[in-house]
Amino acid sequence: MAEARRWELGAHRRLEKGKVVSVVVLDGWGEAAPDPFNCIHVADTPTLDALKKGAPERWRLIKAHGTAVGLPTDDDMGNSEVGHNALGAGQIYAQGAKLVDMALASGKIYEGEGFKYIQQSFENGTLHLIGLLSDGGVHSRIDQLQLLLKGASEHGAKRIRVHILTDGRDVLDGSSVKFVEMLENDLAKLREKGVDARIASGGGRMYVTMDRYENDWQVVKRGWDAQVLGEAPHKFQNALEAVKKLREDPKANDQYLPPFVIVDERGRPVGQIMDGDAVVTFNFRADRMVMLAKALEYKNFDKFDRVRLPEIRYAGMLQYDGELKLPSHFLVAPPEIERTSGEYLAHNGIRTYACSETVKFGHVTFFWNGNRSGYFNPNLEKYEEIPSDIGIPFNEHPKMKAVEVAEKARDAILSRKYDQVRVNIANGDMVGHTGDIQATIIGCKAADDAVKIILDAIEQVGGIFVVTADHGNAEDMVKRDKSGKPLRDKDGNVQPLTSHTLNPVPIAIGGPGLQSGVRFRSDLPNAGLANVAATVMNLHGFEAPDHYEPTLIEVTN
Ligand SMILES: O=C(O)[C@@H](CO)OP(=O)(O)O
Ligand SMILES: [Mn+2]
Ligand SMILES: [Mn+2]
Repeated sequence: MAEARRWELGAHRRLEKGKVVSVVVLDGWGEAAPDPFNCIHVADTPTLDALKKGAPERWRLIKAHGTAVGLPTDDDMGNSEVGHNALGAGQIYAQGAKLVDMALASGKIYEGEGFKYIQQSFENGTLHLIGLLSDGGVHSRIDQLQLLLKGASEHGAKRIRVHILTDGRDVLDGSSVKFVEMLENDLAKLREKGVDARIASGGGRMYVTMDRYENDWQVVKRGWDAQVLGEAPHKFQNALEAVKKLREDPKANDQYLPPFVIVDERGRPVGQIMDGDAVVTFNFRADRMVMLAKALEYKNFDKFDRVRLPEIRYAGMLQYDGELKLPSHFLVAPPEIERTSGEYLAHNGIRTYACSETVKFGHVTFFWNGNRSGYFNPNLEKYEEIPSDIGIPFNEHPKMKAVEVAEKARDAILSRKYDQVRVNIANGDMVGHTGDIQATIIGCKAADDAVKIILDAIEQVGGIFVVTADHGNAEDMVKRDKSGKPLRDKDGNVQPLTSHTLNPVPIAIGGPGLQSGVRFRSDLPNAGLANVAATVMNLHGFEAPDHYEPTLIEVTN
């Protein structure tokens, strides 16, 4: 029973305490067969290549997608949230996507406090639904939106406005058109039933609303202006036309579409958010909705001029931050990720330093700690953020801040003030999402350079390293047919794959502090990211708690 569990960890029978352990998470770094569209393979990555030579004793693959990380099915690609949750928590939890599926299927979503709360606005107000429109399943899913639209109308919503964010990151670029068509179809059906339902505004996810970790509040402001104030540089009478027209710009893509509002024949916005309305942000994933949640919920707010703060009833699909209790109303209770390795290690005196650049900062802190902000023990932990580049797509500067993050980690290791030094290196993922193959190759090389800096520091202090990844991305950059051949259009061009993948990820251990005889077990062929936490605890000299997924290592002599 959870209550009976103690925080104190037993000493490992064979492994010593007191080694510096560096945990490096390469974001978006999966394993796939050599291929011209495998940017990790094409890039010059001597450090990672050398680690692979340690197979099978000190290098292996682990699962990073689907049910291994708590997603609904094994067709679900991995992502940073569930990946870092699993890495940090050492246990597999049913994740937001699955919890929402279950609440919708059982109808319990409509009986919960959150829905009852927003329902009070249905009589006299509009229900606004804001979120990512695709079937990517990383932040949201269109089938969940469809069910929610139907359910809300059956439970009294008379006027509904959807504020869409086009994707092109978890799904192919250009698929926004198809998803808008699907949604328009559903809304038309609702209108036939007498519900006044329309799309009210939109924009590309990376340019409108879905910033994260407070990298650039202007992104949220653009969304606010369109969604709340009904103001945007582009105005259209319907969303399909909007998306098609805006995509005509040769530089346009779904991720970065400019904001637009839908207006009536007289040019008036059809769906501003007004006093008395209800708002639901229908993404289940937190990181890219928390900033909007703050703007919608906080009375005191100085990140941008909201101009008008409507008095609304607001609920998140989930509660996005359990520590901040944000938003205070939500439709589905989030997974309660408990007893994470960070919390255990803090109780056992381990001093931790975590670092990443802004765009991944919450990954090695908030997600790692089970969607919890802040420190477990401020005397033992230090989290440091390197500001990310702002306002450019990452293919324009594919090296990102990899070296800067690695140098921080190096200094933390050499300072001997920390037992664990944990970083996320973002390039494979962030540049991979742009679909730019040349840039991704440069990004992968930069990530390899960063790992070298960290491993050199570990060498100097006699420490141990664990190098792994949270899910695939850069190792497969092209849309393929069923047999795995790149799909080409009639002009012979391939369609870049901007999304994550279903591939496994590598994990390597080593360093002078790793006792001889430590090697990966051979009896866990299906191990996944959740097995890493117990492994890391062992490397710190502790036995892992028995409710954790088993350790990947054994000591043979
Ligand atoms: O950028 C993001 O939000 C996701 C993809 O939707 O990537 P990651 O899970 O790696 O953060
Ligand atoms: Mn990631
Ligand atoms: Mn990603």
